[in-house]
Amino acid sequence: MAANTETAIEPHKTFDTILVLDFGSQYSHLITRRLRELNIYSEMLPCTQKIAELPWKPKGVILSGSPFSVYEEIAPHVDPAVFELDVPILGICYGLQELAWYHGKNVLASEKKEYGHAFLDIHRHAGGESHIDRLFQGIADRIQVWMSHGDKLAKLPEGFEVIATTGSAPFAGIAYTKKPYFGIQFHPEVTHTPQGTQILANFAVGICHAKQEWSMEKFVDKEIERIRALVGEKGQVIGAVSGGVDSTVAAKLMHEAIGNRFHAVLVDNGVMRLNEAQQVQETLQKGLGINLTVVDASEKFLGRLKGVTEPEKKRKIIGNTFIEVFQDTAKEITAAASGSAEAGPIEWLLQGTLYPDVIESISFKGPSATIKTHHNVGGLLEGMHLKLIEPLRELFKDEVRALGTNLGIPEELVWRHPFPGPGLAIRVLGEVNAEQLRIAREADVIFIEEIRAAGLYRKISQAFAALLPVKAVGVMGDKRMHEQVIALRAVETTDFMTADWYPFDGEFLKRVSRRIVNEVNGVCRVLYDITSKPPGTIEME
Ligand SMILES: Nc1ncnc2c1ncn2[C@@H]1O[C@H](COP(=O)(O)OP(=O)(O)OP(=O)(O)O)[C@@H](O)[C@H]1O
Ligand SMILES: O=c1[nH]c(=O)c2[nH+]cn([C@@H]3O[C@H](COP(=O)(O)O)[C@@H](O)[C@H]3O)c2[nH]1
Ligand SMILES: NC(=O)CC[C@H](N)C(=O)O
Ligand SMILES: [Mg+2]
Repeated sequence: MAANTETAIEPHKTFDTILVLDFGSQYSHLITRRLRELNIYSEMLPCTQKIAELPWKPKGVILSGSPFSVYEEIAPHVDPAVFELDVPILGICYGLQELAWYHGKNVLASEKKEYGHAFLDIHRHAGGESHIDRLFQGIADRIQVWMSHGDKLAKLPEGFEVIATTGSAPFAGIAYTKKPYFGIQFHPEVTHTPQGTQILANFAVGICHAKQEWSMEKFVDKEIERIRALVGEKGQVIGAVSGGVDSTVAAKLMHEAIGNRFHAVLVDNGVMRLNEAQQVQETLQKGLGINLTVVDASEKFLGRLKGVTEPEKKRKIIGNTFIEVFQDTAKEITAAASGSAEAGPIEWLLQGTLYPDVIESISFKGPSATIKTHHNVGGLLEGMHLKLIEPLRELFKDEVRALGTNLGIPEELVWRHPFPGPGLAIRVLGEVNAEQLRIAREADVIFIEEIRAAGLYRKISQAFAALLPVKAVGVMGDKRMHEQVIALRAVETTDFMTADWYPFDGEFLKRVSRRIVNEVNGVCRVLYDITSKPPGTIEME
């Protein structure tokens, strides 16, 4: 890639940080989530991280679960230097086994595998005064936990004490008497362990003494300071914005940091929703004071989409045209903006990359899998020689929303459903043209209007109307009709990886269907998509 990535004072250098070392468990990132919910900053790194190469010092380290068994030849192991860091360590599941492996290698496959709920009995020592009891401080003597393991400790490692047991796991919790090292066989990070967050808090706050200072208010101040230091007094930044929450929050933050030295570009690709380009312009420019250039490239996009019906081809055309238009605009802005007394050349490109993208690219996939690099519009950079600035790269989506609220971005924008870059082109199935776009736009407005009126917008994660490339027969005013079909889609999801269709009541669907057929010329039928993801995807193309 042509770009350099940013460096400068990052959150782990300004906030007390708990390091999660990921051994490939599907729950590793949840440990980070739970700690952030406790206002403790946490970062996840792959278990292969060399401690000597870590440019900051964590307040504590958590070793995650893993699909591997510690005794396997190919099993990943933590850099032993972690034990020289002189900070508390908590091993979860594989992490516990890894602690035991380091302290005597007594781990083997169990005859009894343990998946699902179990009851954990807490063992207290010296009247609960010993340091080894701090992990379960304030927790009831018997709690419900969630297990998922097939290996066990053959015996207690030397210097350790048992701090918890279950019916089938005599070493469900262990602690080292000489140092604050703890291991638990169950998963505190999943919601099936109701007191799990309290246990993580006991570790991070009670044992590691991490300050609970991570909040979006504090993040804003530090991030603005960081951006200013990074960009310098004259540096300029350019960024693509869509009106979606991620790019808007990133743009607002940039604007707060460097004012008009930030240049936002919105590309009207002709497949946005009804009046969307104008609305976004109004919100960003007038409402939020962001320096925005709107490029109307709709003719170029629609010209290239003419006659194309293959979904992947549509996406490619839009993606490539987008890069072309963005680059041309960037050059124009650069030429116009560079070299003035107050502002230097444009050196930076803003991107709205979020933490899940980062996690996806760094999470430990095992020795055979190549580690993916994240997919955020890298193509924009080719030949542009811009450095990347990604102010949201440490944040989860709900944190981005909290940050947006904190920056004074209106509620309805902060809670906007995501809208895909290829826009209505992938919601008009088959060929995209002005007439098909009109139908899709008008139907979509009615559907979303009714969802809002019913107070369901925030409950639903994403909703839209799609236009099917077929005609059906109907009868309107005693006349035979042969017209098009609208498919409605509404889903509930937390991560957009899996999703369930939303169970509207019949009256609601009746109302939407009646309005669309009556108000949108060219439509004689309305269907509701009742396919979950998988096997369906959220978008229809
Ligand atoms: N029409 C557009 N004009 C300019 N940039 C765009 C446009 N559409 C997408 N982008 C860029 O592509 C990025 C990825 O889009 P994506 O939809 O994932 O994020 P978003 O629109 O910021 O937020 P959300 O996921 O809530 O829609 C955006 O952050 C923005 O930088
Ligand atoms: O910016 C985007 N560019 C795209 O090409 C794209 N395709 C799907 N999506 C959005 O991703 C989420 C999952 O969608 P799918 O289930 O259809 O894959 C949903 O939120 C989709 O709207 C896209 N967003
Ligand atoms: N969830 C885990 O970390 C499992 C660890 C190990 N693979 C076991 O089965 O015991
Ligand atoms: Mg979007």
